Amino acid sequence: MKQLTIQSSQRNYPIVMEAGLRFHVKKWLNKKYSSILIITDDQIADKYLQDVAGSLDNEQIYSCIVPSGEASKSIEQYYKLQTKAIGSGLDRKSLIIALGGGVIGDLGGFVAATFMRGIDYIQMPTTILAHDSSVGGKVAINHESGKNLIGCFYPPAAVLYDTETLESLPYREVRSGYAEILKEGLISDNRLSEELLAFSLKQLSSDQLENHLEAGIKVKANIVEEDEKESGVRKYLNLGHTLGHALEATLGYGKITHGEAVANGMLFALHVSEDVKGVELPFNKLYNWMKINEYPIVDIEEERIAKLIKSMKSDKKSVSGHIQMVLLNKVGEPAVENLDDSSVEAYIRTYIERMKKL
Ligand SMILES: NC(=O)c1ccc[n+]([C@@H]2O[C@H](COP(=O)([O-])OP(=O)(O)OC[C@H]3O[C@@H](n4cnc5c(N)ncnc54)[C@H](O)[C@@H]3O)[C@@H](O)[C@H]2O)c1
Ligand SMILES: O=C(O)C(=O)C[C@@H](O)[C@H](O)[C@H](O)COP(=O)(O)O
Ligand SMILES: [Zn+2]
Repeated sequence: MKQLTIQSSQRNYPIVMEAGLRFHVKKWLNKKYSSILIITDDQIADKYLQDVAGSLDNEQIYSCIVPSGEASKSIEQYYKLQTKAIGSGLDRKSLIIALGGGVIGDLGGFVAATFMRGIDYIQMPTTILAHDSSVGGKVAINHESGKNLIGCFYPPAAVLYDTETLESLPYREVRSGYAEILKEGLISDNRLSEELLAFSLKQLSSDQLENHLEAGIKVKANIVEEDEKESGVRKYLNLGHTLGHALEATLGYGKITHGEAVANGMLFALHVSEDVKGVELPFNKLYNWMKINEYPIVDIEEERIAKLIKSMKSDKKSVSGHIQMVLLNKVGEPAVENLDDSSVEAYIRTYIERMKKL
C-alpha cells in the first residue's frame, strides 16, 4: 500500500493506492455517513460496483449508473444525478463515491460540491488518467462552448485508488492516461519524460505502471498543494490543454479521448515553444512516441482553424480574450505565455506544414 496526504485549504485528504482496495472502502471512511450514493458508469458498474457497495456496512446505499464517455459530463446528467440524490433522501451527512475515470470523478465531484451546497465525496479512480483527475479538487461539467466551463475547486475526502481495477482497462485508455503522465514528466523532470518517450506502452508491466503512476501523482500533488486555485504554477498542468480542449470541443465530446487530445496539444505546444523560446525540444521524439503507441494524430484542416482559435479563447486560462498557452523553456521548465490570435493562427499553419513533412 502507498499513501500520501494532500493539504488543501478546506481539508487534508489521503491518497491511498493499493490492489484490492475496493473491498475495504469502509476502513477509509473517517465518519459515520447517513447514506451513501455511488456514482459510476455503465462500463464499470458490472465489474466493480458490487465490490464497493459490499465493502460498506451502511444501511442506506444507493447507486446511479451514467452512460460511459465524455458526453456524460453534461448539464443533463448533472441534473439527473441531483434528482437521484434528492429522491434518495441524501442529506448533509451523506457521502458520494465517484467510482470511475475522470468523467465520473469530475461529474460526481461537481454533484457533491453543489448538492445542498456541498457534501463529502470520495474519488475512486479506475483509469490511469484518473491518477491526475482524482487529485487536486477540480470538478466540472462541459459546455458545448468548452471543456469544464462549469465547475469549482472542491477537494475530496479521500482518493482510494484500487490499482487492480486498471487490469480491465482497454489499450486505448492506457494510452490516454499515459499522455497525462508524460505531461507531468515534461513539466517537471527530464528523466521521467526521457524514460517515457523511449517506451512502448504495449510492453508495460504492472510494476512500471505503478512507478509511473506514483511519479505522476507526486508531481500533481506538489503542484496543487502549492497553488490550489490555479493562480500560478498549477497552470503548468495545462500543458497541451489549450489546443487539446479545443480539439475535444470542436470535434465533439468523446470523438477522441482526453489523453489523445492532450498528446496532440503537447506536440503543438512543443512546436510553438521551439519558436517562441528559441530552443530545441523533443518534438520528433514525441511525434514518434505517439506513432509507436498509436495515438491518433489529428489532421487540422484549413476550415477548422477559426473554430479552434475561438474555442482556445474561451479556455479558462484566457484573460480579456487573450489565448494563454503553457510552453517549455526546456523540458522540466514550463512557462505561461499570452499569444495573440494572429500568432496562434500562424503557428497552427506552420504546424500543419511541419506535420506534412513527417
Ligand atoms: N479534474 C481534473 O483535474 C482532471 C484532470 C485530467 C482529466 N480530467 C478529465 O477526466 C476526463 C477523462 O477521464 P478518463 O480518461 O478517465 O475517461 P473516462 O472516465 O471516460 O474513462 C475512460 C473509459 O474507460 C472506461 N473505464 C473506466 N475504468 C475502467 C476500468 N477499470 N476497466 C474498463 N473500462 C474502464 C470508462 O467507462 C470509459 O469508457 C476528461 O473529462 C478530462 O477533462 C480532469
Ligand atoms: O489539475 C489541473 O489543474 C489540470 O490542469 C489537470 C488537467 O489534466 C485536467 O485536464 C484539468 O481538468 C484541466 O483543467 P481546466 O481548468 O483547464 O479545465
Ligand atoms: Zn488533462
